[in-house]
Amino acid sequence: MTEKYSLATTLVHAGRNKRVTQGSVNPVLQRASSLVFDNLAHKKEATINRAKQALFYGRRGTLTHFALQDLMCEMEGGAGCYLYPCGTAAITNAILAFVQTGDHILMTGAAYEPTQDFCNKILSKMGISTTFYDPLIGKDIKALIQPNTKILFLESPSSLTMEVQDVPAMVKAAREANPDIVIMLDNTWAGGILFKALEHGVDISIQAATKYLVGCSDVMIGTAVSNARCWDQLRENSYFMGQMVDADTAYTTARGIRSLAVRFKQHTESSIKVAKWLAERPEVKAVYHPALSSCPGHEFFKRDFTGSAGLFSFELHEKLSHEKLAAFMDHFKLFSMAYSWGGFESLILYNQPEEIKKIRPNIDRTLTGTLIRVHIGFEDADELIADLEAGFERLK
Ligand SMILES: Cc1ncc(COP(=O)(O)O)c(CNNC(=O)CNC(=O)c2ccccc2[N+](=O)[O-])c1O
Repeated sequence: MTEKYSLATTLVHAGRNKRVTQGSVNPVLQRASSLVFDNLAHKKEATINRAKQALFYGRRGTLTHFALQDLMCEMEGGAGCYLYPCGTAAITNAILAFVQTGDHILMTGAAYEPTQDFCNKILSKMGISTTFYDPLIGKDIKALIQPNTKILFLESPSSLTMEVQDVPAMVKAAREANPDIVIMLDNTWAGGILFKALEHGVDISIQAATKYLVGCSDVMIGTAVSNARCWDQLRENSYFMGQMVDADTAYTTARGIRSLAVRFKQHTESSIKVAKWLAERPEVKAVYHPALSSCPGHEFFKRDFTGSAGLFSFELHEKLSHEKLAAFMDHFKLFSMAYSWGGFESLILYNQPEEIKKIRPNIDRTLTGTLIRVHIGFEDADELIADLEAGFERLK
């Protein structure tokens, strides 16, 4: 696509040029390790263009991968998109592409737990230091930038406690301190569309496409969409690390993205309805849904986001005993207890205050009650509310 269309039209038409579809509506499913060269001239041309969507070797991608990469770049406004076997691989390899021993990175202290583990257990072994910052630090991030700081990593909203970061202010402050710093954002909650990271000056927008892009909880994949400044380094370092996905995963992910905007409309409507109902419940101390004023950083959500996902959390007044937790969690009819989120189904998980504190020692906002995280899927919102109401009844 060359013209600049709306998001709705882009999600239907991007990544469907004749080369990748061969006349079908969807891209062809081209499974390959070997890709055959017609002659020496063809092999030479493919080698020269192996990083520019030439059919060269399975690890560089096939027409199916190119279709997804084009779709991602049009959707997020990037120069290139790298595909990884999961979101965690996208995060870790994006970071690894820009650091070496002796460097320092800034990481939000409310990041997804395995992201923090990577910093503490892998980067530290490589002599790369991490400062975990408060996600609501805003422009004061400038004071944490050291001469050897190579990356500012954001995740907004945060995992579990949902803080929305003031990305424009942080980007401005970081660039003033070090124009060459690489700014990355875990943009999974926004699906790359509810928050346009690259338009706000972020260099690399990362997603656990496992969640909303796939939308059916049956495929694991990660994406990193980069601007032109960082694309060559991200692509070649990720390739050196052997990062790739198979053609079937790429095909299924592109297929999921076609309905992304429509699905988000339903997630927005249902999750806000459920969140507003929870806010009125006597058992609930606070609801951390970015669209509600009770969520830290809500003002930035209102300013920078164009809609809401289905994932949010709420804190109870009470820290539930194990028995009460089991009584609450074990008998839902519509909510399932499972890791991950972003599919059509509704999910529920919990964390106790001490568990949250343990994984974010650098943040002084302390929870006192049990934190319940829900993903609101496409079930009827009133029936989801009735299921939650029955859960509260089990606590009496
Ligand atoms: C914001 C964000 N960013 C990246 C990833 C990783 O994606 P992947 O699962 O495709 O690797 C995720 C994965 N999300 N998964 C969950 O929230 C469910 N919990 C976990 O996966 C999990 C698993 C083991 C240990 C700790 C956690 N955790 O969430 O803290 C994410 O939420």
